[in-house]
Amino acid sequence: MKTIALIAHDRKKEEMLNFVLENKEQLAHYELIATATTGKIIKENAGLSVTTFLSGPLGGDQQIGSRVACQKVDIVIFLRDPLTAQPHEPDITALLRICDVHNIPVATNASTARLVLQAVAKKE
Ligand SMILES: O=C(CO)COP(=O)(O)O
Repeated sequence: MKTIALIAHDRKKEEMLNFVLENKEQLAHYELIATATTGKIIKENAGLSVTTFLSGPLGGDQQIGSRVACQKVDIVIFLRDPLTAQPHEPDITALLRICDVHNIPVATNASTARLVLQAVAKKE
């Protein structure tokens, strides 16, 4: 089963929830992992099963990055807020870097995330 990581900064959480609701049927077939707050919002509002890690500022991006490094994540959907400085910017950069190191698809906006899910659906 494919594992998809879902992560969204605070001003992108509504967009993430809309994306998840839009693609709920497809996402229900995958193992979902997320940072704490993003995962909580998805569980509560979309009713999907999500394994949560720490919140991003507390190390959640690094936890997900370690799973990417261990080849345990197939797709990362990370709706970043490009307009707000984040206290854990180094962790965010590290997660994006490790995705590139391991050639793991990483979508940093909802349009790319939709294209990635469509591509995966076509292959199945
Ligand atoms: O900060 C984050 C990603 O960098 C996301 O963390 P939360 O999902 O806990 O808000």
